[in-house]
Amino acid sequence: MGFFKDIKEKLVGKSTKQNEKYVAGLDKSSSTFSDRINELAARFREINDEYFEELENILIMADVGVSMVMKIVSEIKAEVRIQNITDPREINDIIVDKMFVIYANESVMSTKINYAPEGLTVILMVGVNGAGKTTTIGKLAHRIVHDEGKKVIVAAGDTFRAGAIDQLAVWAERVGVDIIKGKEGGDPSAVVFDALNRAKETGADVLICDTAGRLQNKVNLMNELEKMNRIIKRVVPEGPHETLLVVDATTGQNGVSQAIEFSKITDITGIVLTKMDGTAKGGIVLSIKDQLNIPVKFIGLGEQVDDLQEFDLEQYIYGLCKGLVEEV
Ligand SMILES: Nc1nc2c(ncn2[C@@H]2O[C@H](COP(=O)(O)OP(=O)(O)OP(=O)(O)O)[C@@H](O)[C@H]2O)c(=O)[nH]1
Repeated sequence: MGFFKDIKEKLVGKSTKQNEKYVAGLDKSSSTFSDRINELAARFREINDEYFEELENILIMADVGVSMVMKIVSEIKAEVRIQNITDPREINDIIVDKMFVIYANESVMSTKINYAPEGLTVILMVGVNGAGKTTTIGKLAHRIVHDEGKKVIVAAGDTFRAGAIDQLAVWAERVGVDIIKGKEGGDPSAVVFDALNRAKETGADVLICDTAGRLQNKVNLMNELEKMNRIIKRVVPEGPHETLLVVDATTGQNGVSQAIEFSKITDITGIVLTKMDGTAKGGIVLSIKDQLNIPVKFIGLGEQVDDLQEFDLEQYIYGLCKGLVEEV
């Protein structure tokens, strides 16, 4: 089996900072998921229909999403038949392999930020309140400044939620970037317009714009995002280069439904899954891929400034299935 062996060779026992973040951040998901599968293997003498039903339940409980679970399990069944495996203890590598192959093979998706080839890159951040948008903007600004050496400005475009502007200002100070803000209750597009001009004047490379997350009021949200898009295009015709949707991973299938709603309102180019460290149901990444086919570009694995990591499929599957990989 290709992938399973590959990640074992690549990642087991090798410690990089990113690897450690993934392993620590996905620990809750991994122990629950791997324990359940290992416990299942211990209960069944041989693989049969009942075994597969329970395997389906474990995957569904991990928030993989029903249709993705059906695909994965039917591929596992086929592989088990081909290899003539009857002992459940020998199935772990096939489970890991199929999860990876189905995710990776359906289409290759870039997880990199789509930077403008030259001039200003504009990133719009959307998502419901509480998803962790403000924190994510802070962490993302930090990444872009420190890892890529770019000059970043943030725009406090969430003028709706009380406290959002001040909270973003605290983050801006912490990571050492300029912030453009207006008054609470003011016009978010005006803030973005000022920020675009400031970014141009000061030769900034990246502008990250916060937005309000009123999904309850779809018409308002749609109008607001349309207006923001128009204003951005007036100053930077190819912008926004990214519209990143922030989703709280702990909300599971609700988060997936939210993502579907947002993708009807505006073009989402990537997803940031926050609080992955706080959930035991890390399978949400697979569910998003299946139901939206939008790339997960970053995942939040903790509250520290460097806990926002680029999404890496190998590290993710390894982090999630660590207990299975190491068992063998
Ligand atoms: N453990 C953990 N906590 C996170 C992560 N991302 C955000 N948080 C926390 O989630 C809480 C909410 O995040 P905020 O950025 O403040 O989000 P908010 O202000 O409620 O709402 P919005 O900015 O509108 O999304 C904060 O306590 C963050 O520290 C993460 O990846 N892991």
